[in-house]
Amino acid sequence: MDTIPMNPWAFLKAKVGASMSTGSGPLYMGFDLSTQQLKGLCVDSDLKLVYEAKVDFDADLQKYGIEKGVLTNPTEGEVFAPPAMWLEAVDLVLDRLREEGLDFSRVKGLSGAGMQHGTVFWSREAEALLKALDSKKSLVEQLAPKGTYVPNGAFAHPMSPNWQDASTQKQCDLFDEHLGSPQTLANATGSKAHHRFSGPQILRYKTKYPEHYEKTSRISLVSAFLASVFLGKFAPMDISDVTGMNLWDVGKGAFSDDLLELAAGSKEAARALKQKLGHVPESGGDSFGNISSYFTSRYNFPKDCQIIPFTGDNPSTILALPLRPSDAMVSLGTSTTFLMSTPVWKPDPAYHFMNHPTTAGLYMFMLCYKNGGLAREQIRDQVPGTTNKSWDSFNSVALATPPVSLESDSDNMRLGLYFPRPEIVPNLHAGQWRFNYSPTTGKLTETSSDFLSDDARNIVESQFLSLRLRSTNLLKAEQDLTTGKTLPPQPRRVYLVGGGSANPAIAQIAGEVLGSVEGVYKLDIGGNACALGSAYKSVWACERKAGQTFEDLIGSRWDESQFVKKVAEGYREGVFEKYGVAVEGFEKMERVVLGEEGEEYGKMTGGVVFRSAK
Ligand SMILES: Nc1ncnc2c1ncn2[C@@H]1O[C@H](COP(=O)(O)OP(=O)(O)O)[C@@H](O)[C@H]1O
Ligand SMILES: O=C(CO)[C@@H](O)[C@H](O)COP(=O)(O)O
Repeated sequence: MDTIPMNPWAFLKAKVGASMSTGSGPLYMGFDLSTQQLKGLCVDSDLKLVYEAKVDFDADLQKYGIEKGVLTNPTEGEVFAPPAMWLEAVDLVLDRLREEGLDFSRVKGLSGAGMQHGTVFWSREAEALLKALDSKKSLVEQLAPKGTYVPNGAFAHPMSPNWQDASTQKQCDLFDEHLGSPQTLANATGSKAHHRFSGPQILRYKTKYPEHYEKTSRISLVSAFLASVFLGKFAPMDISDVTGMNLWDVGKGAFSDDLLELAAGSKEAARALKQKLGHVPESGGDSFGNISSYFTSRYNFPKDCQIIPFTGDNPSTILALPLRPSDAMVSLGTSTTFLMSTPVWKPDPAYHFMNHPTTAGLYMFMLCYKNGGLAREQIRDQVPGTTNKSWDSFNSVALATPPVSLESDSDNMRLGLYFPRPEIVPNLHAGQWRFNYSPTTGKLTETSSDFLSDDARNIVESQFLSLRLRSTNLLKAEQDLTTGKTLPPQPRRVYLVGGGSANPAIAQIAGEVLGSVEGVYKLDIGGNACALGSAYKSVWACERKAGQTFEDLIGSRWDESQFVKKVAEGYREGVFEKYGVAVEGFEKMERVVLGEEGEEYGKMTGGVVFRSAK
């Protein structure tokens, strides 16, 4: 296990230093515009990481008044961020890459990812401004000259609703009802209605800011926003990211006229909205064209550097390795997301199905939790001995605590829900709950939710128990590689990515709860799977032979021994089964909490079908 360096970026610089100043072959860039950072990196044709830099919004751009990358309006459940800040981050991250020694003239292709569901509202002047950028001035001073206070420059609205926003319950109810039920909406679009999805967000924006909506010439997802900046004109939305909107009919491969009408208010307004959303190309790999002259003049990118479709952060993450249908990825970023690539289209209101970003006929299965990294940090900071945001005390306590705090078989399991922010899975307001669960009688007893050091282990278990509960239906029985014995349904491998993947205690608990026949792995090629996935997409788009799939090209250049590292064991007989019993208690606990909160059951569970209604 690597020790975690004080400054992982300095570590990385040292690690890749040898290849940084040498070489003249083509390079490919990937970006990740996520909640808290903009990361940019470069790989060569052999998929090796050669340069990497990041801008941390809280540390570098505090002047925007953000905390953990966002602004909030708690009375209305709003969470949003200023696109002006992201523009400033683009120039900053490129400056940092140049300081690292990157010769931009070698960059032949560039792609990226944006946090999913966020929408950017461009003004009528936007495209002209994008086309006329002066390389001697910064992006922000040209596109948002008056900062973030009023609609100005390229923006009809100064803020972009963030994926953590919870202000659209009313709009979600309308979306869930519009095609009949949450299930019919999921059948059409891959998901039931979600607060953060662009359809409900656009409906609310149009109602709350009618004048801004009127002035909006184009609505981009965050990914297409970033692509537009590099392209110097509006870039289309991506075929995978568009399935995170509650507006795209996956079967028809087109925007749903019914849902556009709901979001826009009338048939005529729906036609106008469709124009604002733009055309969505079928392929995720066909270049949008050459990079804007702003970047050729200011950074010396070659004129023919290709802009490859930018996608969502989660679709991009699954491109960071040749993921098999039986493998699972868990992204431990600000959000926790569970991702699988699958040929089976099996939509359900309990989770998301999205188009695969590169390969027609494949889909991405996803679960997404709002209470991921920040909820774990909150517990970490209460663990005695924690200083300077170090995870050491948290990890020692987590590993010293037995699974679900069960000291003996006659004891009670300690289960909890840790939601400092309103949660998506299940749809529940912020709160903390703790229960004792008797595995022998099946009885649940609520206990105090005051902090106990057991919470260090229990919060990680809680997050992984929820993933296990909701992903079991997609998994199949596996064979033990050494004994040939048939094992219960579980992933073949679990890959951990995102900031939390550096944590060995979390990796161990992930393996214990989720199982996995081959064990738990993390990418050993740098901190950012999402930006890496985008860089690999650029390599594929620019270097593929006619008809060559992403999986084929990346699989043929993939160096397993250098790129991934086993970080924990997976399936352990006895422990996995113990967590199987805990899943039953966890399922009951959610029902109790959702019931007690007095909301209509189906709505509060997000339509989750609990398999064993005990
Ligand atoms: N060693 C660690 N152990 C656990 N969590 C960590 C560790 N290092 C970073 N993190 C978590 O990673 C999160 C950031 O992950 P990252 O993938 O960079 O976020 P995002 O893409 O959402 O901006 C932080 O909220 C932090 O809690
Ligand atoms: O809403 C989702 C996915 O549905 C989130 O995963 C966002 O896409 C942001 O992710 P991170 O900032 O945690 O990377």
